[in-house]
Amino acid sequence: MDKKKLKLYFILGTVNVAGRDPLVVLEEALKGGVTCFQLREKGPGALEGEALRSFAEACKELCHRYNVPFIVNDDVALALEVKADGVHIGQEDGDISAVRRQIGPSMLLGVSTHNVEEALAAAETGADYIGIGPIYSTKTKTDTQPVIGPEMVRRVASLLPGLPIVGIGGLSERKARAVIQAGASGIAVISAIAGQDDPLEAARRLKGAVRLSLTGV
Ligand SMILES: Nc1nc(C(F)(F)F)ncc1COP(=O)(O)OP(=O)(O)O
Ligand SMILES: [Mg+2]
Repeated sequence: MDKKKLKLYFILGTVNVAGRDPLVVLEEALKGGVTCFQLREKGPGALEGEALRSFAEACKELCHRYNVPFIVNDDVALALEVKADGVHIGQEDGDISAVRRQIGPSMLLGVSTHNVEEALAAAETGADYIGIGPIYSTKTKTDTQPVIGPEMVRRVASLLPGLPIVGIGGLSERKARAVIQAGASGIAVISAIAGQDDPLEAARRLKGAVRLSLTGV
């Protein structure tokens, strides 16, 4: 996977937009410069069935209008059904090599990791990128592993220099630098964009913070 596509990885589900139109929030984020998008539809009131499928299609169409990869979280069947650009799975979402067999070699496969062992296993089974987190505490995902801080990114990046890494968990404009300097190619956020009054401006500022950190300024 092109590491540049991980600079600002926006993750969204209909439960994260506080009553706003999720497609409007997504387009604002795309205009603000997000470089990758993940549909993460879960929690009370999450879309299902035909409503979920057509929402996923609409998100994919929007992402492709901005030349941004469209990734589906957890739901491999949905990812295949809507011909997503990739799928993202966690440690509890099934066997990584089985998912790779299901999606084939060309679809992107992202894997959540929390320690070096999980990162090595993900790399060995052909993950195109890994998420490492939660870097900081987050209110968005209630069932996270303990907070691990940017240090884990540094350890994994030094062991697997060729594997694209994105940090996730409680990240913001102020907290982006440490993760990038530790070796991540970018940051993944939900509430830092979806929870803001102006998602476009929030995405623009986050992108700027990541860019500055990547140039080592
Ligand atoms: N969704 C995610 N996306 C990323 C990404 F790398 F894309 F930033 N990293 C980590 C997660 C967390 O994934 P998971 O552990 O399966 O929990 P959930 O399915 O609740 O998100
Ligand atoms: Mg998952």
